[in-house]
Amino acid sequence: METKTVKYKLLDPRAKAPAYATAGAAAADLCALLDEPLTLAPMQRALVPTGLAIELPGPECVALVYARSGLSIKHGLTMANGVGVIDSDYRGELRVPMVNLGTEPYTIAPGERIAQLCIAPVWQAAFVQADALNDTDRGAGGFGSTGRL
Ligand SMILES: O=c1ccn([C@H]2C[C@H](O)[C@@H](COP(=O)(O)OP(=O)(O)OP(=O)(O)O)O2)c(=O)[nH]1
Repeated sequence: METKTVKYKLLDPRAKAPAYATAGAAAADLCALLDEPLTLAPMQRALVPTGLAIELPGPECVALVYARSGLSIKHGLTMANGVGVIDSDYRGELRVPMVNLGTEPYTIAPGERIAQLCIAPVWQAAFVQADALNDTDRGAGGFGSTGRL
């Protein structure tokens, strides 16, 4: 397995280092850095700090922050931005925009695992303007055009 070295800094002594829960995990857990429990009412949003900053090795790497499926399916707690994109030149604190899409308030405990961090390869494209694009069988068909919706 190829690994990439990702430096991290704990911005607070209570912050937790990113950790893979199992040997085959694709993403490392991110934990909430909170002074006290944080209750989100239904549809309420909050930017939850982690106390963690990272240094990706270069622009060929991106860190993607994903929701935890258990929290979302059991409590409706998910990420307000869908997926967080951590740029390779970002050195600030990782923060998780959360939203409670459930019908009940949900209380995030200090130190609770709230999201997961996936390190992935990425390209910066050379965007080239063109008058015509290569044709394909699909063409402009999308949004259920293959009849599977
Ligand atoms: O869930 C997230 C998403 C982003 N970030 C940090 C890292 C990222 O590199 C930076 C900027 O994120 P993004 O580009 O998504 O934000 P923006 O709203 O487009 O602001 P900016 O103008 O700073 O790019 O914020 C997080 O900590 N958590």
